[in-house]
Amino acid sequence: MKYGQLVMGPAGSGKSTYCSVISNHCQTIGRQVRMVNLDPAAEAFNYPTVLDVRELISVNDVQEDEELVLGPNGALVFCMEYLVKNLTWLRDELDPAEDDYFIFDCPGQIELYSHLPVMRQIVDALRSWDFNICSVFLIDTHFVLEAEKFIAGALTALSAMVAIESPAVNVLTKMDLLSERNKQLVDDFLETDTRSIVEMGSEAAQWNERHRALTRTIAQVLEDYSIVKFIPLNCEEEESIDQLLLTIDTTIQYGEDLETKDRYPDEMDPDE
Ligand SMILES: Nc1nc2c(ncn2[C@@H]2O[C@H](COP(=O)(O)OP(=O)(O)OP(=O)(O)O)[C@@H](O)[C@H]2O)c(=O)[nH]1
Repeated sequence: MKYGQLVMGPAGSGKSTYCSVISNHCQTIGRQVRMVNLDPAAEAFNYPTVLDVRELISVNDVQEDEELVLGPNGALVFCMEYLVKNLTWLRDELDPAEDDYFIFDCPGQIELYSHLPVMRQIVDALRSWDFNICSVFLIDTHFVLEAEKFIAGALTALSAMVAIESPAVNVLTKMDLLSERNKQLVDDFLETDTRSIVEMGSEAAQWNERHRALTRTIAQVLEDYSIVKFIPLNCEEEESIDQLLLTIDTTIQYGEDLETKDRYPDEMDPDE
């Protein structure tokens, strides 16, 4: 098998920063990951790539095309659809070998993860090339600091999970920026069942009966199926990065057939 993380999430949620953090972390522990930029609108990022979709097509190219007359959003969708029409380019350029591990930095347009089919088509193609794929869906923690926003964040992640239909790890980013009080609040949310979170929000904000009933029902569904879990990520803490990477590795079954020395080279006794 080959392995891959597709790093998704709304604009500004921290996808490129996450890729850079994981790339640095893996370099430090001597683990090989291959970084791929799949964002045709990317302007700058801070990690070395083995492949960049802008070599095929970029939003700038499309916007400069006088026949197309597309704005930034339309141009991005055009680029992703063009990529899907040229998936053989992606396969040939990736040229994946057995046990290779890729991290794909994806664009931030949320419609790519809800109703447009392109991300799903890319996932399906990767699967057909023997990739074990996991969506790593990032949400800025600042957007889930109240009960109803937390539920909305869970629904956003859920809509991506339904649309993409791949194993998913949902991540709360920018934890390092939170005050102690807000860190505690996020910890409380993560440890509490979704229904109780709704009750907390309902009391604090005095929701009307209709709103309360709707949110309770949504919370009950999330709770009953236990479908959306979040993992907090503090990029300043190695332990937090390690923990997340381990969860993702387990999700895509990476390392089950690898020797420990290949997966955690730094953990090995040099005399062994
Ligand atoms: N302190 C801190 N800042 C972060 C973190 N993640 C992202 N940021 C900042 O948030 C902003 C957006 O981060 P990006 O990594 O560019 O987000 P993105 O999701 O790739 O954005 P798009 O490509 O526009 O979709 C930048 O200013 C980052 O420096 C984090 O974990 N901690």
